[in-house]
Amino acid sequence: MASVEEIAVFSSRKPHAVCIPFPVQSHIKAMLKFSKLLHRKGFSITFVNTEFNHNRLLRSTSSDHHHLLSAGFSDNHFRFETIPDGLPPSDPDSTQDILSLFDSTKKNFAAPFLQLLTKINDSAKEAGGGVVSLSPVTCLVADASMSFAIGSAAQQLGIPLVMFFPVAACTIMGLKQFRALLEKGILPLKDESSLTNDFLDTPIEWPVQKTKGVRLRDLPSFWRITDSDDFLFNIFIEIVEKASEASAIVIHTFDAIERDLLDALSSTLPNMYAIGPLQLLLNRLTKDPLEPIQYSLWKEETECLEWLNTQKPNSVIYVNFGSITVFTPQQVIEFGWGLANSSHPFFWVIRPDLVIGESACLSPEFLAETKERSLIASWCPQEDVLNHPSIGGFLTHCGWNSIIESLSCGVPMLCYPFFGDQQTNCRFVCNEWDVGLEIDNDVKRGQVKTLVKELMEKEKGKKMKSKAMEWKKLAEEATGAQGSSSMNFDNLVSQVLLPKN
Ligand SMILES: O=c1ccn([C@@H]2O[C@H](COP(=O)(O)OP(=O)(O)O[C@H]3O[C@H](CO)[C@@H](O)[C@H](O)[C@H]3O)[C@@H](O)[C@H]2O)c(=O)[nH]1
Repeated sequence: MASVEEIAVFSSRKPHAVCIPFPVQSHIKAMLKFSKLLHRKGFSITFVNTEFNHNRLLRSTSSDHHHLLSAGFSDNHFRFETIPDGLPPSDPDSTQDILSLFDSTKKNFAAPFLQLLTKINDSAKEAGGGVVSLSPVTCLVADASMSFAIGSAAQQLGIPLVMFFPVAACTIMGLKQFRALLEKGILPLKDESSLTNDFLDTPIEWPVQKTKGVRLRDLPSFWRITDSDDFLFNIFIEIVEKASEASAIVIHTFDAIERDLLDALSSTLPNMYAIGPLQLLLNRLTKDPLEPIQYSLWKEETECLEWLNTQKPNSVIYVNFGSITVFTPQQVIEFGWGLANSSHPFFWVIRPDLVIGESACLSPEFLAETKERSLIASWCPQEDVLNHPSIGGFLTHCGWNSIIESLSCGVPMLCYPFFGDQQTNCRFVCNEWDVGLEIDNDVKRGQVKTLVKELMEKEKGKKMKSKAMEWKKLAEEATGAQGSSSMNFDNLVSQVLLPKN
């Protein structure tokens, strides 16, 4: 419990946003960034983690900064609270099972979350009568994937709810096509044998003329169902349909890159704000007292930056498949030899839980062959890496955060989409934004080698690099003082989040 003195630090006049991410690494990182931006606009922030993830965040953060991650109130007006996730114990350093997380957030989060809000509001009341206190909660910012748990709480308290989508607009548009596929009888599939290349190449009716040509294979992978009651398929239909009930929708993107999609979405999601790239907005803040609050649930191995300092400009291929994707040992071996045979230096992040079954699948021959021009780590400060001048390309699984970070740094990509929105992001990276080349699902070392060389040496790669630099410039403009993302953020705050009285 906070002491009266601590409570007294909070000004009762501050608006108070409670922010809750979907409990996985990438969503926590994006929501933390968004919360820091709100904080700079004068909001008190309570950031809600699951106990499991908060323990991970504490373990990966230097103990010098633990006070910033506490539930205690401080001058910073930025505090953390935790709620249980309702899941059985699992490896404390691994991403939890995604299906179980969706199931549990739907079933188990609403009650403890509402209790937490009540506790905050009660302590605000108790400390009233002249004592300056933690202000009552004035708005909720919830990950769109948490809408089931949070929507009713916002209604009960009668406060605005912002639904935060840490994905691209193209993904939201993709999810919006699911119901039509059911209605047209394309889904559910008779069986998985329907998933042939010919079938996957079927073009779909895509509502945006400028980006037409989208095929079934490019939709977020949750459509690949044989049962119309499929849990995740229905969850995603509900998420996009429920979004229109929120006071506002925030999409982590920027107008210049997805303008047509955003225009098309705005007909059904009128209170929509494209705000991103979040890191570029944060870069504009000076003297940020929250800077030491970092985002990684694994400890970052910062020594990689020293290694990158020893490499030539634009020479290194950076390889990272995010926080959820898992590989078979064979896939790792094919990527490894493809990289080795390309003769380019590479920096490869292999999470401790990346490979199914065994961890040491890289052979002594491979390590001997590449030791002069490679570095392997388990987790890194990705944005510092992407910003490093030695990085020439990024081999990615196409998670949205990785894509928007790569675009912000002007780095072209090799794409190996795995599941979820990654197929959709890959389509847009390669076919619409012209900054990527796709690796076949059945990865082979020969193709990896060819595409690495294409990206790092050939004319096509040079064109992609210059296109990536154009997107970087547009992203910087969007986050400049008069840029679209900055204006959208200001409008969100003044039109939706600040209490009207
Ligand atoms: O060594 C690393 C590896 C990753 N990251 C960060 O972790 C995040 C990874 O996010 P993302 O690229 O989106 O990948 P996933 O972790 O796989 O994210 C999940 O969530 C995303 C947002 O919904 C989806 O787009 C993805 O498909 C889904 O797998 C990024 O911010 C990275 O900067 C690091 O800081 N260090």
